[in-house]
Amino acid sequence: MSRIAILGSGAWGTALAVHLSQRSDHNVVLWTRSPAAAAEMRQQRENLRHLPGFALPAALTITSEAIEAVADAEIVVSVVPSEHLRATYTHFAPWLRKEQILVSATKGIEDGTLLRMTEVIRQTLASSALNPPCGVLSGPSFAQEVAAGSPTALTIAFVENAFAAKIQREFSSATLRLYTNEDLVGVELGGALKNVIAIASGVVTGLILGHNAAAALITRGIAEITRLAVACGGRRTTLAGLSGLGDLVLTCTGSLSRNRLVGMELGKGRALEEILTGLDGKVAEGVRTTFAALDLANSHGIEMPITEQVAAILSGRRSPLDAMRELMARPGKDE
Ligand SMILES: NC(=O)C1=CN([C@@H]2O[C@H](COP(=O)(O)OP(=O)(O)OC[C@H]3O[C@@H](n4cnc5c(N)ncnc54)[C@H](O)[C@@H]3O)[C@@H](O)[C@H]2O)C=CC1
Ligand SMILES: O=C(CO)COP(=O)(O)O
Repeated sequence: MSRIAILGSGAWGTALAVHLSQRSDHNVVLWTRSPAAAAEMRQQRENLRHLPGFALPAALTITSEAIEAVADAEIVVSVVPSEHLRATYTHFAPWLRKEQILVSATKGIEDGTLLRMTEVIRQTLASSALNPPCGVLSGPSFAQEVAAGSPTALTIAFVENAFAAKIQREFSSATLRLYTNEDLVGVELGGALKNVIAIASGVVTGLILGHNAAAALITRGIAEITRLAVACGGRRTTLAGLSGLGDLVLTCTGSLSRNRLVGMELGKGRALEEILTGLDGKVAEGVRTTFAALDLANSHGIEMPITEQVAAILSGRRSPLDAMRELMARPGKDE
């Protein structure tokens, strides 16, 4: 019996918990910050706030106690929004052990430090002299579809392939297929940066600019995020995989994407604050990642024209239509 802890009960953490607790050889615990939310989920056997419509299997344990969540866990999966990742691991550090395998399923880049999520985890745990294996789970996966058992393929990356192979065995099912990878940089940056392009794709849709524009944006988007990932040490082939092109296509075209929704509403002329309020606590990571990605690109001397325009729209410096015109008016380039 493998004991797995999921830290974070948003849509994705809950969907992973639903999926993993369907395997009879797993004992899964879902941790949520708030005791009231834990009590409600235990009583209703449903996460009404973040993943309504999906029953939480009877075998799934729900807790708000850090010690109950991780004390006996062999695998710990963190799925909190990127802005809360450091605080979450600071909170959990006293109960974590160096033998545990950590998996990050958060998609983002930390503000200010510009660190990837596994780097934030390592840095946070270093002060407790903990250095457990830490990998990343990423790829095209709307939470609702994974919870519904729709076929999904993901990437699991660890520097040491043996850990990736273990998570591949533990997480795979008839509806979830995992591919291993050793390129943490490429997998993490692919998952984080696609959210920025998804916002731009939403803008194109909101402005009703047509299918040609949407295809151009996805294609030039993958070129741009690959440039940055490669400059940071990622592999080009990784960005052509599930946690690059795969997740980019899903998020740029799928109606379930929150990042695309933010872009669409911006394109229709709504104000960012109003859009984010309307998300009602659901995270659209691309908003923060846009500015972190630009800082990272500047530090590596990388040009990111789409990301620059998304930043200009988000900060209110340029209208969505002017931003798209600027992209078209750039000097001619080789492909
Ligand atoms: N929703 C999806 O389909 C997918 C989401 N992800 C990623 O998973 C991560 C989490 O997103 P979702 O599960 O969608 O969340 P969500 O948008 O459904 O819910 C937000 C979550 O943030 C939590 N939260 C709010 N304040 C917090 C704090 N101070 N400390 C800790 N947690 C706090 C809430 O309790 C809630 O669990 C993000 O990085 C997202 O990009 C990755 C793949 C799929
Ligand atoms: O990362 C995701 C799917 O792989 C979810 O995308 P959104 O955060 O835009 O909804």
